[in-house]
Amino acid sequence: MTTPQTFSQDTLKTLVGQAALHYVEAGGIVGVGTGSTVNKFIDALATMKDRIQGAVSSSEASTQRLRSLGIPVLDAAQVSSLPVYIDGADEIDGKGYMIKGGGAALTREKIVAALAERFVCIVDASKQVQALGAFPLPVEVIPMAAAQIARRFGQMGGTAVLREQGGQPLRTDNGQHILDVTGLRITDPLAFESEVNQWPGVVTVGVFAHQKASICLLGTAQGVQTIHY
Ligand SMILES: O=C[C@H](O)[C@H](O)[C@H](O)COP(=O)(O)O
Repeated sequence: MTTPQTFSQDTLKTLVGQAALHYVEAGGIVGVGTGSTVNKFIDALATMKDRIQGAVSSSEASTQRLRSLGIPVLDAAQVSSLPVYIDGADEIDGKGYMIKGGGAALTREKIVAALAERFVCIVDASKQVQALGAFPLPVEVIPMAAAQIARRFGQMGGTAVLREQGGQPLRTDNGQHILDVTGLRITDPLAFESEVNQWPGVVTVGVFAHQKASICLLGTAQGVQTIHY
């Protein structure tokens, strides 16, 4: 019997970040997400920077980290498809549906993920859930629509709060605002994503069901588990 080891959450992030290198094609371009787990992947990617063409990035923060490590960053508009997109998540369920956007990068993440043939999600085991919705759902909105959209979530039984940074409404890389919505029961992620996407002023909803994970690299006490969906 294998005795489970005690890994810190930070170590689990490092392990899944390193494991994701396996999915990066030599000579290719890789889609890169955003967040503390992806930062571990970017650090690992630097070890093979001479064997890839470069990366398409999902945020200013990831772009800065990639460039600081000497990894070329290509514009998403220059790329028609990517073999793989590697990103973290705030929650992932048993079908590979996710909540994302805790780091406010959800819109560009969805855009880059949509270019990719495969979405490899890298998370520690704390992100694995039975059903989405315990994590406050991030929704990027056009500022003038924020109050209207918050009322719509209220009608669904949710509570939407405008995300702040330094006492001011947070501005995303796209110059928009984020609502964080609690109290939702997301029983049908595909239908929920489609519905909220249609509301005027919604830029991106942080449910990733249409761009779900193909593979999850899950950091656990037993090591990295690979889950295919
Ligand atoms: O906007 C941020 C992203 O969706 C992140 O991938 C997500 O919040 C997970 O981040 P972390 O790896 O820091 O938990």
